[in-house]
Amino acid sequence: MAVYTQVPAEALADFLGRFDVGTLVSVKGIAEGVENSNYLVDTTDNRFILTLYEKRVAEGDLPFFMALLDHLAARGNPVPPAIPDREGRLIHELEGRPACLIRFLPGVSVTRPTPPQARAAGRAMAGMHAALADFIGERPNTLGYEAWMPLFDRCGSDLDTIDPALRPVLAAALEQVVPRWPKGGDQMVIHADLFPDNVLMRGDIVTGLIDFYFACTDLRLYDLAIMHSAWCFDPPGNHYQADVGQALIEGYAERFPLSMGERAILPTLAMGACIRFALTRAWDWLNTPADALVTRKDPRAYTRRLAFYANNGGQVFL
Ligand SMILES: Nc1ncnc2c1ncn2[C@@H]1O[C@H](COP(=O)(O)OP(=O)(O)OP(=O)(O)O)[C@@H](O)[C@H]1O
Ligand SMILES: N[C@@H](CCO)C(=O)O
Repeated sequence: MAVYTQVPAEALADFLGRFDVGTLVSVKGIAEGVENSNYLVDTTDNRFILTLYEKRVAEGDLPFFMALLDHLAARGNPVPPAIPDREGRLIHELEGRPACLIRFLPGVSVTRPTPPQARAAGRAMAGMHAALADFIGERPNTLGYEAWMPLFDRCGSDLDTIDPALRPVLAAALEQVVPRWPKGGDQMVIHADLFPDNVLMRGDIVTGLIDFYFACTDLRLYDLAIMHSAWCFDPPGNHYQADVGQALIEGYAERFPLSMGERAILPTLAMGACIRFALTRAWDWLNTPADALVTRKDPRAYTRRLAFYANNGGQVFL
């Protein structure tokens, strides 16, 4: 998360007055993340996360996200539902932005996952997929494979200001991956951003799955490919951690065994994940407001992963 919209203490105290959550004790902006504005809020009763939805989250999608969190929480998944106000409303407006008060979950996100942590996280994703089998909501993936080329074009030659190698590398990958993207397949609602920073853990136990604001209808295995690309490399993307990768896949496959056909498409899906995150990181790099409390993420960490999957994808998922 990040802080793009400042919330004065008086406005927050008024806002909390709509809920049965006690009164404001303290509030702190959370610097992690890049998408929405987030605050850690302590009241006389409890601790909460206050999220103000920014740029990429459409207000009209919020009911879908809230229904998704309720569905998962009701089936025992460790996700944080939004807190209703006294009139039962979940979605509010604060400082001109859509806003929700969200249950705080314990745990910390790991930056260098160990194999046992990756195994537990793979299991947690499988548990989430199993629980979503009967979820009836749908949301198209606005950052799916059809959106990549237009986003690449919108970044245009500005990409060269980040690194002159970015444009040719991404152009070649788009040409390779987009025509091969599997059409149809096992589609369902997926998380689509289950990075280590969106999984809270205590030791090797998963205590929270958070940040569902990219959740969408897409290939189930694309969710696993996104997770693999995010969990199984050192943060700069220079080194693949084979033991972490193996544990992640095994943890997931306990519930959803992978067929040979599925293993064969995973390299393409993983390359697609790398294109998606390299492009959105590049776009954000070029368009982040100078005054936002946010740490920009390097798109090249994803072109390095892309090169790895292009060269080794076949072996990694066998
Ligand atoms: N429900 C929660 N309980 C506890 N901590 C939370 C909760 N939601 C968010 N956080 C904390 O806030 C941080 C940022 O949250 P989050 O990843 O949702 O932000 P974002 O801007 O959407 O980020 P991203 O760049 O991953 O899309 C998390 O790393 C976590 O520490
Ligand atoms: N998890 C993403 C941010 C959300 O698009 C990244 O690290 O680039």
